[in-house]
Amino acid sequence: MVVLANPALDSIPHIGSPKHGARFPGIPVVDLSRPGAGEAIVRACEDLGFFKLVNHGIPVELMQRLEAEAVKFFSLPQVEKEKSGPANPFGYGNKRIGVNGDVGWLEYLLFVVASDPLSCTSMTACSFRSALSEYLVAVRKMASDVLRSMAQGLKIEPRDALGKLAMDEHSDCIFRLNHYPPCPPLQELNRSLTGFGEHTDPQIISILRSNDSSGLQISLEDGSWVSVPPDQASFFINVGDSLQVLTNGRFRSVRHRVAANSLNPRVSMIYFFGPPPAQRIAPLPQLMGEGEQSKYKEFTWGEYKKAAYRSRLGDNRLGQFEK
Ligand SMILES: C=C1C[C@]23C[C@@]1(O)CC[C@H]2[C@@]12CC[C@H](O)[C@@](C)(C(=O)O1)[C@H]2[C@@H]3C(=O)O
Ligand SMILES: O=C(O)CCC(=O)C(=O)O
Ligand SMILES: [Fe+2]
Repeated sequence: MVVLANPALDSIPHIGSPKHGARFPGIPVVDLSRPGAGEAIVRACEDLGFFKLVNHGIPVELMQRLEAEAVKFFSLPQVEKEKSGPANPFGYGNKRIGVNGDVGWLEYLLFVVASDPLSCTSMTACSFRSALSEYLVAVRKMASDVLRSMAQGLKIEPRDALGKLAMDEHSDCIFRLNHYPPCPPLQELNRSLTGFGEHTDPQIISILRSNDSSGLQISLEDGSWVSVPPDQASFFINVGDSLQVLTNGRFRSVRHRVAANSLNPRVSMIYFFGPPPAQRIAPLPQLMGEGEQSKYKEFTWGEYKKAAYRSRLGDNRLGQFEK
């Protein structure tokens, strides 16, 4: 990443300091190995749309191997990294997020999961390829367990009702590696800078793992922001817009953002589980009470994604689909 002189920091928006809501009890932690996991997942998705997952069965070494490969890539000379860009939307991106003018203090790699994820890059390292494919296989299996547990907590049959949307062979899944370099001038300036601006994820769920550097914040229902303490051995799960619709608004698509860190680099990896493009996104009939109406207009994932990619990061993308 090209380090900017101070004046250029002005092109990236500031971020306010998060305030812990007086009654905020902390980020819910779900132990996937416990019998009550399904109910705990449902509670967290209703309250915050966000939870931390422990005892998920994925060895931390696998996460660290991919993290080390990402660090290796982001340490390459700028000209080498640019060979995998610009992100349009896939490939290497530097400060620009999407194509509609959003910027943040980060660089990233964005891949399609199906077929060959690295085909949009100039990367040839076998070690990167093998760490990435092992990680994707493991997280996909874990996501399927989480969605099954969620269905059990929601008391819906079949238990793979959610999983089959995200795990279909035509599912539109993407993967992102974000690198937020330290930004030392922030210390002197005594201000906070946007790493990744506030937004909701459009997909069903997003599964995030980061190194031990802070920065991630989520928004509570009252609009206040709270910091998420990092934990490199755990995963953080976000409810996305599509899952909010599938549950007719019972689950909350969580607004989140990342603040740049003045001292430590943050590296995050996020697997976004989207449904197949032709999939209709509407409340699951199994979840609708008698006479309950959908709160949303009918749309397919392909239609939603098209609209999402025309929007700015912080827009309320579901707004135009609300009845
Ligand atoms: C500004 C944008 C970036 C984004 C596409 C969009 O037009 C609006 C949604 C953004 C988002 C947020 C979650 C994921 O990081 C992402 C890959 C996605 O699916 O939707 C990004 C998009 C992106 O970075 O291209
Ligand atoms: O990097 C992070 O921790 C979160 C990034 C994010 O929300 C995203 O890429 O959609
Ligand atoms: Fe996100």
